Amino acid sequence: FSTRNWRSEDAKKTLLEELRARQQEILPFYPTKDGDTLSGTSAGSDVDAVACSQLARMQIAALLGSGYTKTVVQALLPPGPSVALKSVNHRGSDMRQCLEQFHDPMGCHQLVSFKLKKEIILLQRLQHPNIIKLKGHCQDGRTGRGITAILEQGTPLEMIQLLQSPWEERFRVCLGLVRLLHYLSQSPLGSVALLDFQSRQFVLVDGELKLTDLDDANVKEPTCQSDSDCMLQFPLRNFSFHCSEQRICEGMNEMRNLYNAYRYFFMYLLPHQAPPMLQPLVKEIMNSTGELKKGIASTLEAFEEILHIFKSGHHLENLPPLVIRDYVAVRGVSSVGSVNYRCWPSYSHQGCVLSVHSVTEAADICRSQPQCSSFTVQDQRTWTGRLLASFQSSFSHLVPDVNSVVYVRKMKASLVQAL
Ligand SMILES: Nc1ncnc2c1ncn2[C@@H]1O[C@H](COP(=O)(O)OP(=O)(O)OP(=O)(O)O)[C@@H](O)[C@H]1O
Repeated sequence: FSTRNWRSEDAKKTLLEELRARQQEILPFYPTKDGDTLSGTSAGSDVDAVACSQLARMQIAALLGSGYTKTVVQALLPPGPSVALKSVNHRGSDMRQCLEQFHDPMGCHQLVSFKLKKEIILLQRLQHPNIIKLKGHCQDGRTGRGITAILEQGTPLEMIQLLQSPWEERFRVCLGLVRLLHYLSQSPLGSVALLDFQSRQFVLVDGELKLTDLDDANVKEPTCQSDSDCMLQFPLRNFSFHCSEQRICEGMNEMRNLYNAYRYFFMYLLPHQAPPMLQPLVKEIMNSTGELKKGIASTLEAFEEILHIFKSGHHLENLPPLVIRDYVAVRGVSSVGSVNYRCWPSYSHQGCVLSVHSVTEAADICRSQPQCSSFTVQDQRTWTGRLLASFQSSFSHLVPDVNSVVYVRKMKASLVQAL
């Protein structure tokens, strides 16, 4: 470390102690015994891997986000997809606080870098579809400065935007989170708790939730002397756990994650506009997670059951089967350009685009909307395999399209023949 800026021997000692503590903290995550420094690598034989030598040729295109510790930028490396580069945020609170205390830029850089190192190691050890993919990492070996993680790029998870999206997409985010928490509860490193659990720790990649901020992950269950040490405290609720013979608060990491998932995600995203027949199952999940009556394994089962029913369309068995008789199918055309009306929450801001299990469900929706006189079933599908249907109030602009079918309400159908 630079000795230039040492204000006192005490400060020097404290910073050294801090550095050692951070080093100790990450040592257990290394797969091998020699938990030395991270050397620059790409992600093994992975086809998505990006080598450090490619870093210099990358073009920084945009700032994707920054937090207390790290900054993330978008980097272009044609012809491949753009990637996210994560490095130490020199203007972040972590760095500022360290500089105020120790006045040593290089020492502070090293100290803050440990958080990114920890994250890189955890990303190497914890691999799951709902954890951001590490494509490579680089470090200037000479100085130990300039550590960079090369990650798949996502978009920040905007809660307000999600609240306005269809239930199917909101359910997807919650399901992804539950699958992730189930994995973390029995990960190769043990049960992992996410201490900082807010929407900004996650990004979306093609609609799928992915954890990107792992520096506050805790891989050890809390230790205890008695049950009274095993209290999970939240602003509005407390939960107590058992102190095991091994003197650990058993299952507390898992339950901490689950309750956080309930209060930051399920509460806002899950119940609102759930399909009527699925509401009792959703309510059960809300009750069991809000009261921590069940663990993550049972919660995952409940989510997968909802997914299964939703995909199979079993929740629509009460639909009037003959409702489709009120419509005439006009094949090979699309009503793009017809007068659309808006509905909420729609897959398109321009009109009323909803996902449906079948043409019968689309017909039932059209029947329930006074403005609807026709609907077009496209060949596009959502992540669950449901069809996208676009609902219109007029069908005056039919254009040839082999991939779609327009269904026109019968009382209006005679007009179509005239077109
Ligand atoms: N792979 C990624 N793709 C796109 N944006 C990302 C990616 N990873 C992180 N971000 C954005 O960058 C921000 C900062 O990243 P990160 O959360 O890792 O930093 P941090 O300093 O630990 O943040 P915090 O202060 O919230 O703990 C995130 O909130 C997120 O919006």
